[in-house]
Amino acid sequence: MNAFKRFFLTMATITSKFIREAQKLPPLKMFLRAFSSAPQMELLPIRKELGKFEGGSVDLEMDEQTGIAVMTLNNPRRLNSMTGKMMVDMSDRITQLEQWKKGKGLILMGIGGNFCSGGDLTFVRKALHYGAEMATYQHHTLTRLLNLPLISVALLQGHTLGGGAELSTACDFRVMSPTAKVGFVQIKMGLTTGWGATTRLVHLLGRQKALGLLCSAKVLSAEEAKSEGLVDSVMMYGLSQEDEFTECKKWLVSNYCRHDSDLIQATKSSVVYSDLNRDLDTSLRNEREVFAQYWGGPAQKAALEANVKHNK
Ligand SMILES: C[C@@H](C(=O)O)C(=O)SCCNC(=O)CCNC(=O)[C@H](O)C(C)(C)COP(=O)(O)OP(=O)(O)OC[C@H]1O[C@@H](n2cnc3c(N)ncnc32)[C@H](O)[C@@H]1OP(=O)(O)O
Repeated sequence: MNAFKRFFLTMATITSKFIREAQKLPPLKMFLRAFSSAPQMELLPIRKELGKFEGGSVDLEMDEQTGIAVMTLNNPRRLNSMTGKMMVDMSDRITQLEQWKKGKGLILMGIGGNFCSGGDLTFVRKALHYGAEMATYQHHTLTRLLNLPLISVALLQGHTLGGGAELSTACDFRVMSPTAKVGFVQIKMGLTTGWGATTRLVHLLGRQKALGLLCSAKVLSAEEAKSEGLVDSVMMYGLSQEDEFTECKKWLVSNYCRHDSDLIQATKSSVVYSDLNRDLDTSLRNEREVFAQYWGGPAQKAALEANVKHNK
């Protein structure tokens, strides 16, 4: 056998071994689906109990044309603070979004110019025996929100306090109205975070900033929130609530949702997978698997044909 043939055979063996290895991996989407829905059964009794605390709703609009969904907290008389029923609603809306194949982005906002002023204190007062269960339910729901295969942004207008601030950290990004306020005021309410924000803040900002925000309970202006790194963009002054929504949507679409929904979902899912594992080998193996699905596919071929230049 000549050297060329030997080289060719060695490469073929390595390649087929790589493919066999790759085929043994659990499919990424199956893994994420299993993660997102596995403990649902255990949560059914909590869901039933929370559903009894009526008031407000969480609504969802999904635009098939643009691939952008808007999830709205709707309890305006109480500044969109969350009741038990709203927690159940939110979980159901997230189930809808988990199944949305054509989706690209999600805006989470409150109706009437406020994001969310935390737990609805009327509900909180009636549910004082139910903290551990509520936190379990909210952890599950907000982890699913964070892990949606969509690019999510919270639009912070008016008040974002306590549980509302926690909720905002379960989105990928935060855009804030210049006159809005945000604060992790739990410590002032005799609480630590119940909806997972400590974990997410440490991850997002590092332990020192997280500790500072949580222990000071400081209510931050938009500029302060931006300089802490909590907020990604502050809108210009003088816009109406509706115009702020339009600007937020433009920000999301022009920055992160211009490309194909399949690729956006694959990219977000890979980021989530990597984050869940925090294990370089597993993460890289997964990255290869996703990469291999697209290499040589129609999108790559179209880009090659279009002779895309990245300096224009
Ligand atoms: C569950 C826990 C957790 O993290 O686990 C938490 O969320 S701790 C954080 C819980 N959230 C809070 O503690 C916020 C408490 N609320 C406030 O600090 C204040 O309302 C502000 C949010 C600063 C807004 O003051 P502002 O003077 O602009 O309006 P306001 O006080 O007249 O509020 C308008 C109406 O909304 C109600 N309202 C506001 N926030 C509420 C809440 N979280 N639960 C139930 N009702 C609430 C007020 O009682 C009032 O109803 P009436 O017109 O009927 O009087």
